[in-house]
Formats: sequence, structure tokens, C-alpha cells
Amino acid sequence: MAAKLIDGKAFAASVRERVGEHVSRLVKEHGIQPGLAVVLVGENPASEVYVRSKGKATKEAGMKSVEHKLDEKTSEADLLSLIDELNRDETIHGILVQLPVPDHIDAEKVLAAIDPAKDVDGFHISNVGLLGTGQKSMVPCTPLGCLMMLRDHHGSLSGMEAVVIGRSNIVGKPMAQLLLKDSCTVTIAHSRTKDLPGVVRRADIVVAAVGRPNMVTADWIKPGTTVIDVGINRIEKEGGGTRLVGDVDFDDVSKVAGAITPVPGGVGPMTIACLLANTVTACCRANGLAEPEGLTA
Ligand SMILES: NC(=O)C1=CN([C@@H]2O[C@H](COP(=O)(O)OP(=O)(O)OC[C@H]3O[C@@H](n4cnc5c(N)ncnc54)[C@H](OP(=O)(O)O)[C@@H]3O)[C@@H](O)[C@H]2O)C=CC1
Ligand SMILES: Nc1nc(=O)c2c([nH]1)NC[C@@H]1CN(c3ccc(C(=O)N[C@@H](CCC(=O)O)C(=O)O)cc3)C=[N+]21
Ligand SMILES: [Mg+2]
Repeated sequence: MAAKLIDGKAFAASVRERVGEHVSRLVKEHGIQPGLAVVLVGENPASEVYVRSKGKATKEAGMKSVEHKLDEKTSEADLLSLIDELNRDETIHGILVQLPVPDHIDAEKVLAAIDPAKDVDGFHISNVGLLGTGQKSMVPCTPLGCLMMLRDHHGSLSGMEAVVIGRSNIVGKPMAQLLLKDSCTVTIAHSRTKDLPGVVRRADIVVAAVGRPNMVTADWIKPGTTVIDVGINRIEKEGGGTRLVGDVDFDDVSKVAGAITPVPGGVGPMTIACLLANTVTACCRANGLAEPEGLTA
């Protein structure tokens, strides 16, 4: 393997430690404990795993963690009234509604109901608009985690060619905004892109957020490129059981890339660390206190 391994798990541990230090200071000096509420509607085994690890990490950082597990059949109105309650709860500084929500619930309506100041996912249209116009906002956790790893590896990203594969509201689009803010030349590719391998071959930075196991292969990658793999795909193992793989064919691409994130142990742990960071940031802003440095975009 030629590529440097970008260890998201270790980086996430250092982010969580810095978050924990800031939390201790808030508690000791101001008597304020940041609080995060995670809302899960229905039973989705993958979502339950994430929600559990979010809760655990939140408590480990010294924050208050509240989980609301609602029945699959919960009405949109009941979910909206829970959000309203959390918006008014002064002990809660961050609210996350785990996606996807069941089909009978309008996700856009739910996200719009969250107080933008408590929107630690950065999915509220007001935060999306603030980010898009270069103003202070809550920044989506997954793209923020990717950005932190890229900045740590490269220092400045200015002038680099970045190709983001995927245009979702939760990963691809905000990722592109952050890279643009750091003065990359940004291309967003998607399922209708013509000659995707040719587009990706121009990149100095590739962020793959597609949901297709091992789609990106070595022949798409210019030697030395930094490859960030957001994909989380559970596939069948030969001989039974399942394992997680990314959108990037790691064994193949790591022979030509300059640096690469693994799956698991790359972007996923950084997403959770950034959720904690955003909760502390939201808490500081709500109380007019100095924000932690290096934990926002
Ligand atoms: N590590 C983490 O913390 C997180 C990981 N994820 C993972 O990241 C991946 C992407 O998530 P998300 O953005 O929510 O997914 P979406 O399904 O919302 O978006 C996928 C994007 O990929 C594009 N796409 C699909 N097929 C192709 C193709 N053959 N060629 C090029 N582009 C294609 C789609 O294009 P089009 O718009 O044209 O349909 C779409 O823009 C998933 O594996 C998800 O599990 C997600 C969130 C957090
Ligand atoms: N409102 C909302 N916000 C989200 O941020 C959100 C969401 N909904 N819905 C689902 C996606 C997915 N997501 C992940 C978080 C952590 C890992 C993670 O920690 N992954 C580990 C592996 C975990 C495992 O073994 O299953 C890793 O990559 O090393 C993965 C995926 C957040 N999401
Ligand atoms: Mg996210």
C-alpha cells in the first residue's frame, strides 16, 4: 500500500477529547452542561446502532444525552410536538432527528421545525442558506468531519481540484460548499454524470458519498490523490455474515492514492465526534460564550 492511511478513529478520539475538555470548562466555570437530544422514529437496526453510539459518546464527553425512541406509527403531529418541547427545553442545546423517518412523515417539515440554533445536523434550510452564503451556521457533521481530516492532512486546500461524488442534501451538497469555502475548485458528480471516471481522474481530492460498494477503482484515481470514503455499505461476506465496505475499492485505490480513509474507522467516527463538537458550539452560542477553536468550519 502506497497511500497514507487517514485514521478517522484516532482523529475522532482527539476531537472528542477536546470537546470533553471544553465541556468540563463549561460545567466548572459556568455551571452549564451541554445537552443533546436524539430522536429515533421506528425500528431500523442500523439507526439503532448509530443512536446508541451517539448516546455513549455524548456521555463520555461529559454532556447530557437524551434519547427519544418513538413508535414506527408515531404521527407527524406527535413528532412535531416533541420537537417543539425540545426547542423550548433550556437543558437541550442540540436536537437530532435520525434519518430516514417513516414514509408517512414529511422529513422536510420535521427538519424545518427544529430551532436552527439547536440544529446540530445543520439540515435546517436556514443553516443550509447561511452556509451557502458564507455566514456562520451549524455545519453538517459528516462533511465537517471530512473537512477536518482534509485540513489536517493538507493544511491549506486552496486551489485544489475537488470532486464530490453524490449530491444529497446531507453529504454531497454541504461537502461541496465547505470545499468551495476553502477555495477548492469543486465539481459535484452524480448518477447522470457523463464519464464519471474521467471527471474523477482530474481530482486532487475525491469525496465519495454514493452508497455503492467499492464503486471507485484505482483506474479512476490520479496518483497521489486524497480519497475520502463516506460510503457505509453492509455486504455479504464469502462464507456467511456481513461486513462494512465503503464506496471506494480500498485495496485497489490505496495502491495509487496519496492518502485514503478506511471504512470502518474513517468518516463514520468523525461524524459522531463532529456531532459532539456541534453540540458544544450550539451551547456556547446559546449562552454567549466563546466557542471551542478548531471544532467548527
Ligand atoms: N459515514 C457517515 O457518517 C455517513 C455515511 N453515509 C453513507 O454515505 C453514502 C451516501 O449517503 P447519502 O448522501 O445519504 O445518499 P443518497 O442516496 O441520498 O445520495 C447518493 C448520491 O449518489 C449518487 N449516485 C448514485 N448512484 C451513482 C452512480 N452510479 N454514479 C454516480 N453517482 C451516483 C446519487 O445521484 P442522483 O442524485 O443522481 O440520484 C446521489 O446524489 C451512503 O453509503 C450512506 O450510508 C451517509 C451519511 C453519513
Ligand atoms: N439526522 C441524521 N444525522 C446523521 O448524521 C445520520 C443520520 N441522520 N442517519 C444515518 C446517517 C449515517 N450516519 C453514520 C454515523 C456514524 C457511523 C459510524 O460510526 N460508522 C462506523 C462503523 C459503525 C458500524 O460498525 O456499523 C465506522 O465507519 O467506523 C456511520 C454512519 C449518520 N447519519
Ligand atoms: Mg451527518
